[in-house]
Amino acid sequence: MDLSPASAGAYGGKAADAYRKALSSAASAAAYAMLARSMARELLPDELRAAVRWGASVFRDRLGWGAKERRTLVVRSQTGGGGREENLFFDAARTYLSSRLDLRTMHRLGLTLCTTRDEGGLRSWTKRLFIEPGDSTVDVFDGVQFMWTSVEMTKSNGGGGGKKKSKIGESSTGGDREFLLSLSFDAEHTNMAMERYVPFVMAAAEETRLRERSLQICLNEGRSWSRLKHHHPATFDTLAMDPTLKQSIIADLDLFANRRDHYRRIGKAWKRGYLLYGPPGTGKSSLVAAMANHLRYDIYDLDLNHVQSTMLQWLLVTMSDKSILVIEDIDCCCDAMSRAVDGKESKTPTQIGDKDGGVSSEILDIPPPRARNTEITLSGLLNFIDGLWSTSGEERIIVLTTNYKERLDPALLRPGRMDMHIYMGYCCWEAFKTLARNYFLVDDHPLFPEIQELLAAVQVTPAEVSEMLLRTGDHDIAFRGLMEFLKEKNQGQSMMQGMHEEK
Ligand SMILES: Nc1ncnc2c1ncn2[C@@H]1O[C@H](COP(=O)(O)OP(=O)(O)OP(=O)(O)O)[C@@H](O)[C@H]1O
Repeated sequence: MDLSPASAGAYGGKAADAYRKALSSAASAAAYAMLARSMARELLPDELRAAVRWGASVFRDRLGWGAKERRTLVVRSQTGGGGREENLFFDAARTYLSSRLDLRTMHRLGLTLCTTRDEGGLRSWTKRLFIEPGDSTVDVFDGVQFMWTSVEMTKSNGGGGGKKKSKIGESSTGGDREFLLSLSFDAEHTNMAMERYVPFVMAAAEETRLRERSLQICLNEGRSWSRLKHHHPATFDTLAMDPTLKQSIIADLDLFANRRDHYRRIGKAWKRGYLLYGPPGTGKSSLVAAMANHLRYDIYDLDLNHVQSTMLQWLLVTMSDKSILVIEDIDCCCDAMSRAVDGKESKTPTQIGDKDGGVSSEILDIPPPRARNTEITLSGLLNFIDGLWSTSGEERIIVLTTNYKERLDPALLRPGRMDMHIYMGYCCWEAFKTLARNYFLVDDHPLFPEIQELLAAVQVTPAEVSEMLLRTGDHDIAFRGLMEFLKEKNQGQSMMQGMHEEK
């Protein structure tokens, strides 16, 4: 090899020339590409450009061109072959993308407004964003880019009633068009796409669907459930109760709802039981509504007084997943009460009155009101709940309510049966502040110190306080009225207390 300076100079000159030529051809190639791209942008309709882009990506993938090998999944709106069924993944992908699309980062988006009617005939609106045919968006999942492109295809009839052919990008004035989505990603992520991304999109879409749909309250009617739209506005924000207890309930619900794998791993049915107890009007039903609104679960309000045991089984197994089964006043519903009647310490509301001279229903051998449903026994109910109900569905909550926890059969109270026992008590100061905020958007008032003092002394339910606050739209008048009411109640309760002590 000649390494002299002269020959090195000559060699360097040739190399520089070659480099310059290469640069200028690369520059002109890039310029041509840019020109072609801008001409295409000017001349070709969006739909055709997207189809070309999509076709090119499929072609490139087939030939293995490009820096990285790519894969493309084509998601049609309907299933192929002879059948013409809706493709569930197409719907899921559109729903998922709708929640991800952002007009601040995309030049244009499609917008639709759909109206749906529930079984009660009530109408609700749903807004959907979607990628217009010809546009793409990139979704990043676990650091991997997934490119979604929307494509519109026009189908032309192949004639003779045969199979339809599809012509991508053909301009169409309506009728026989099909929209599809293409999902492309680097080939090295194929497993992740199929095993994790696709299920993730399905699950996220399902979550959106559940969030957007209206909740239902189902009431048992014979062997079936009649469904109504559930509109109860109670939420944990509006619920007046001890803030620490409230937070612990929310945390418990969230933990439960996110523990599918945990329940599978430990081999336990994915269910949770709450026993709500406390005086009437302290918010037990409101808490159930707040739970349903928080988790977006339907409520199944089971009235055991209208159920026979043969029906009970059917009713329980026909409940949907992600739902709350509520049995109110469980002490009055089945033989829990009749067993309690046998025990000396347990009294029905009538019997409490009887203590002061009335005639006991025990003596007359008359069943207390609503006490006996001869068909349903507590053990039968618990067996159904622990057995069939637990295994016939997932993500279910059971809530039992009672005003008299002390009357419940120990079988209901034993550990493991109801996971959380929640006492809904009289209106405390924190609870009152929530109600004042709910009703008047007020956080402070000159009468508050006096009201706080009275609440510490008086047993008043949140329902009673709510009732006082609801009487007027003027918060000064409402707080004054409440104060007078609390003073009167305080006097009454002190008098009763005195009489009780004298006895
Ligand atoms: N803790 C609370 N927070 C907010 N509002 C409440 C609360 N408790 C009661 N209320 C008000 O009182 C009304 C009745 O309350 P709710 O039906 O929830 O009480 P409950 O304890 O279920 O009564 P019952 O034992 O008689 O069924 C509610 O509609 C609501 O307006």
